[in-house]
Amino acid sequence: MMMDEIIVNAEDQMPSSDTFLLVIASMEGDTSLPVPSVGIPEKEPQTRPQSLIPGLSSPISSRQKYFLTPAKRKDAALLWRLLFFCAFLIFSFYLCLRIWTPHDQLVNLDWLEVGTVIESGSYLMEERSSLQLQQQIPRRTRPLRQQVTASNGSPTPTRQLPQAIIIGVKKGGTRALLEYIRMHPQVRAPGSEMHFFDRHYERGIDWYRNQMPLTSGSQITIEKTPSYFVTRDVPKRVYQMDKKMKLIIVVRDPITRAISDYTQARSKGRSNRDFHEMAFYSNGTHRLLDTSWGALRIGLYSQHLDKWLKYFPLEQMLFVSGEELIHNPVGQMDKVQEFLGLTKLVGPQHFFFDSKKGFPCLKRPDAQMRPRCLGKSKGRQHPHIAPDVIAQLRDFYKKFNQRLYSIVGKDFHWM
Ligand SMILES: Nc1ncnc2c1ncn2[C@@H]1O[C@H](COP(=O)(O)OS(=O)(=O)O)[C@@H](OP(=O)(O)O)[C@H]1O
Repeated sequence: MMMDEIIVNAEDQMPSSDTFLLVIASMEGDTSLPVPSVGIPEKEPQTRPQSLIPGLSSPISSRQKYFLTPAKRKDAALLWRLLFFCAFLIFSFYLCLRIWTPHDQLVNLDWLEVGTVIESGSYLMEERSSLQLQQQIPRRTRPLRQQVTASNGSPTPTRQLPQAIIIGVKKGGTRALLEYIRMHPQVRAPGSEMHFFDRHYERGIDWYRNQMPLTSGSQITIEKTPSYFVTRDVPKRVYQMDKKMKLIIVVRDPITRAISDYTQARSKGRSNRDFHEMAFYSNGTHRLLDTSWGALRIGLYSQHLDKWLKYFPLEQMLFVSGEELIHNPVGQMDKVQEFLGLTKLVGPQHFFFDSKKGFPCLKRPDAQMRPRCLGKSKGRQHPHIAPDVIAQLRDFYKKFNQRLYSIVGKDFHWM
């Protein structure tokens, strides 16, 4: 019988996929394909294929009938193994979550929360280190839970609006401060900047709350977005949300801050002009400062502060020295913890000075955890700025700095 006959025969008898496979296999000369029973006269069900395709003489088992070619069978087996392996991985991951997550966090741990658990890439590690820190709280001071002003007091983890915000200043050392305070077992913070009050305000307060990590019991939530300090509408918006909000401002010599800002812009390819070209313009006879340049304008701290003081009293603000944060992180952390009403648990044992980086880095309470320095974008090498440029900037900032000192009641020694 010829190929055409096979096709005609098969079509007469309700073609099946087996029939087509057979046809294709015949065309390709594949003799390994099991012969289908479709289209074979009932009286001699097992013999017909022998005459059709040489080499296919063995009777067709029901197993052969329904399964694919050996090559395809191999693929299918591989796929099954892969599926099984994935299922195993997912199950192991879930098991690890349940083992490593602190008990009080387990209450609400479902698959929807897994995304949150992974946020910032280090939730579990931080929770564990937090727990270890918590165990260091002397029994005497355990009622600490009541000391934290805005705790939700609930054993079930929930997302809370922040009770404190690091509002600035950009390039002041805000990331370092946030990472330091996050070592505290009672502090939770989102890893990235929220920009709610300046960029995403229209998304609403529920969106903002949903960005926050889960907090339980006595934990407080903190976020940091340094652009808040200099954005016009932000003080009012924060006030409308919570007039008791605690505000933390890391201030740094405005000249170093401007250079740091400029260095960042250059490293991101946002500027290819020299610092002095950005900072000055000429009116023909004199070199004047271009105060419309953001890098300089942000450093007018007292002016920005005035806008905040319209809504918040000074007592609700803490000014952290960016310089001291580098040279004496423990001293600054003492102040921050006191300001937040937290027991002083973040202390000298958590810091070491990394001479290669030139900045303090964090030691983890768990000896197995690697010490952690901030990333490469923090602590960049600054370009050399000519002394006359520095002198002119110094002169410019002098009165603004003095005003800041008198408002805050602290000399930051920038002059
Ligand atoms: N421990 C530690 N490690 C690294 N860097 C440290 C640290 N403490 C403070 N700083 C200083 O922080 C500067 C960056 O400030 P910010 O984190 O506020 O920058 S940003 O506004 O979030 O971009 C950064 O500025 P640059 O030195 O210009 O990179 C640092 O000087």
